[in-house]
Amino acid sequence: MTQSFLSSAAVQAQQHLPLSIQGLTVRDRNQVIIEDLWLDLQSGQTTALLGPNGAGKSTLMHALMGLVPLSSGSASILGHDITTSGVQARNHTMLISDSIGLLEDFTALEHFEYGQDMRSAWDQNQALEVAKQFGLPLNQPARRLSKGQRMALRTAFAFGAQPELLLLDEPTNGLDPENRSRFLSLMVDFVATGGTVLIATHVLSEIETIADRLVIMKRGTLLMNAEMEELRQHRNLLHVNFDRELTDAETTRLRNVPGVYRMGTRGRSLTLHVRGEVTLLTQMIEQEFPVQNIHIQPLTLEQVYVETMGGQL
Ligand SMILES: Nc1ncnc2c1ncn2[C@@H]1O[C@H](COP(=O)(O)OP(=O)(O)OP(=O)(O)O)[C@@H](O)[C@H]1O
Repeated sequence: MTQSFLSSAAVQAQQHLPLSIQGLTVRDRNQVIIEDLWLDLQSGQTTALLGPNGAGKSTLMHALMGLVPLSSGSASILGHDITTSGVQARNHTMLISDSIGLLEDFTALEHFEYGQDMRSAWDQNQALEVAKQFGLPLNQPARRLSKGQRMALRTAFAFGAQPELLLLDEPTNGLDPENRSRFLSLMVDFVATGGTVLIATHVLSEIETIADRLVIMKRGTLLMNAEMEELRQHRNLLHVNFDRELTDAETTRLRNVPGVYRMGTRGRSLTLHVRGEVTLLTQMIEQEFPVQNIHIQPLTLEQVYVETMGGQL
């Protein structure tokens, strides 16, 4: 009895996640573009979606918006299946991407009027406020807007629609540094009020401080899905200076310490890449080796990314 109650509660919780992706697969003829992808997003979080060109990030977002058919698997947005209840699912979702077309003869204001007709939950003040923040001309047809202004229009439109889930595909493309920073502040405020963001970007510095979760894709599959906090605490570089050069035996001993997965040496200095708890390891090194000083440095997002992709820094 208890068991069945718990499992139905778990199913209900799953159904109301802002986004739940289960085994999503997209094929184009014989080519697999996304393969068996599983991912849950939590409300009030920003998830960074990273991966090399052609990894499948845009295809994933297009699939979630119903622009690309799923070959198998499923996904739901706030409990609405994107295939069988697509309209309800996308009522809560907006995609900001330069792949999303504009009504080229319509001005920003006319786009907003269109939004008012299309969306029952449209918030005109919000659309106008975001447009104002970006300095967007309201009365020029979209075809006469610059690349950055077009992105600002998509952003203002997306916020007018009052989404609960924002899918962002390189959303700061074309924005100048000030508008880039405004865009990121908007994201932070959106998430702080319970919104959920999935952002694909190659600009790691943009998301280093705002992402709660990091997801890395390569060739259509997930390579990593981790909390940023966990990465910060559990992926560190230890820079150690010794009183003298270590012997080969000492170096080998350090290399084999549990948690150390890479090591670089230069004279009396050594850099250890450490996964997991770092305090006990530091104490052990201080006790057993002729240490002058140790400096602990969390891996940057770029270092985590490059390591995950199998590269060297
Ligand atoms: N319209 C399309 N028709 C056929 N294949 C496509 C189409 N769009 C993308 N692809 C293929 O799907 C794969 C994934 O492309 P996608 O654009 O999703 O990658 P991405 O991770 O967003 O890359 P980028 O970082 O360059 O934006 C690539 O192999 C690409 O060639």
